[in-house]
Amino acid sequence: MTEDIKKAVYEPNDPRGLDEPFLPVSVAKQLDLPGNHNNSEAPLKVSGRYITKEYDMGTSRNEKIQAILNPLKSDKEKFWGLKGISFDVFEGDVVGVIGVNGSGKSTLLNILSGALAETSGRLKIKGQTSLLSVWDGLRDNLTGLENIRLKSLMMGLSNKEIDDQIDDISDFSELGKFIKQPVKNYSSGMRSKLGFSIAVHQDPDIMIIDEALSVGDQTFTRKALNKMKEFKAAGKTIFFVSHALGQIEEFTDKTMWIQYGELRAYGDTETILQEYKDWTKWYNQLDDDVKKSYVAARKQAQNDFNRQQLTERIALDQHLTNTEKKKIVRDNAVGGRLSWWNWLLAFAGTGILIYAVYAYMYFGR
Ligand SMILES: Nc1ncnc2c1ncn2[C@@H]1O[C@H](COP(=O)(O)OP(=O)(O)OP(=O)(O)O)[C@@H](O)[C@H]1O
Repeated sequence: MTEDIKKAVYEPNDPRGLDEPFLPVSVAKQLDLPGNHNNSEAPLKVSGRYITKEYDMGTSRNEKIQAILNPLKSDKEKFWGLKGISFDVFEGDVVGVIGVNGSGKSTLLNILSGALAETSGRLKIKGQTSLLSVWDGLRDNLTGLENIRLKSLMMGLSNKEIDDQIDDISDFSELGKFIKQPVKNYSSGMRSKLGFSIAVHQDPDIMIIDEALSVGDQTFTRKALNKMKEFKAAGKTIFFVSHALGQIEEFTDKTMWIQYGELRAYGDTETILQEYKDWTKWYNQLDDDVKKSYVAARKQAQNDFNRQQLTERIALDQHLTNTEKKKIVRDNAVGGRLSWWNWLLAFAGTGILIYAVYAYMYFGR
């Protein structure tokens, strides 16, 4: 990127400027972002420190084999969907998650729900989470009713409990006769209705809602928002991803703004929405080629990101003890949650297995 474009894309009200795209927790605290403080003295429900997600971009067979043979040293192209996100969420918080397409919102929510493993970082969740996403969680070949049973069983409900509430779930979904049809025949709005109805009847501690309300019709969305308000009144913790800023404003108290794999801002919804709107306005007035360069530079930074950069940032964090820092850094260094011992055991186990197969083939007949 040339210096001219660099200057042009220097963002307004951004204390970090273009060359400091990462906001470590320590800086967030110095900036006094309200989302980092527990105003209500409520117990901590979800705590994330330097959560990363590294995606493999290589898809050729050679690249896959190389990665399996040498997982610590692969030349495969990487893409960091999350570059070390830190946040605290307290009981009863209703947290909106906003950001442009591809910024990492679904990645974060899938990690929170357990549907996706983080690459590294420290994540503590107190309670049972339930992910509601239009795009997964439902089995295409099963009918709506069968999906209700399956998901309820997976959540630990007994057959009696399922029988007691299956009609309520079905009624709430407003799917009528379609409830007996395979889900593969559903529109995205119908999937959303079914998924939402199942999730709200499971009464989870922590609800994670990923764009599920953006595809339904308006009357259902209103009904769903009212249901969520009941959850909010009951003190549940809710994460709510939406591109509909009106819904975020109406329903959430705090908002996380995720931008190209980073937590750009986290605080009270009113403040963060205003910052996001200011940024969007600023971005929209850029020339097309400057927009392209801006996005390309940030995507490139997601390609180029590495564990060393993360380690340097963790070292600067004044809010972690040395022991905590060491633990997070050690996890990063070996690629995710696996420690050196885990890797060693995995290799030893594989070696013994291969030896046993060979021994059987040559001596066992
Ligand atoms: N399995 C994958 N392999 C490689 N890259 C991926 C994978 N899943 C997501 N990504 C990339 O990670 C980034 C974050 O994706 P994610 O779906 O979390 O974004 P998002 O903020 O939810 O986007 P949207 O608003 O469009 O739903 C994107 O650039 C995406 O292309």
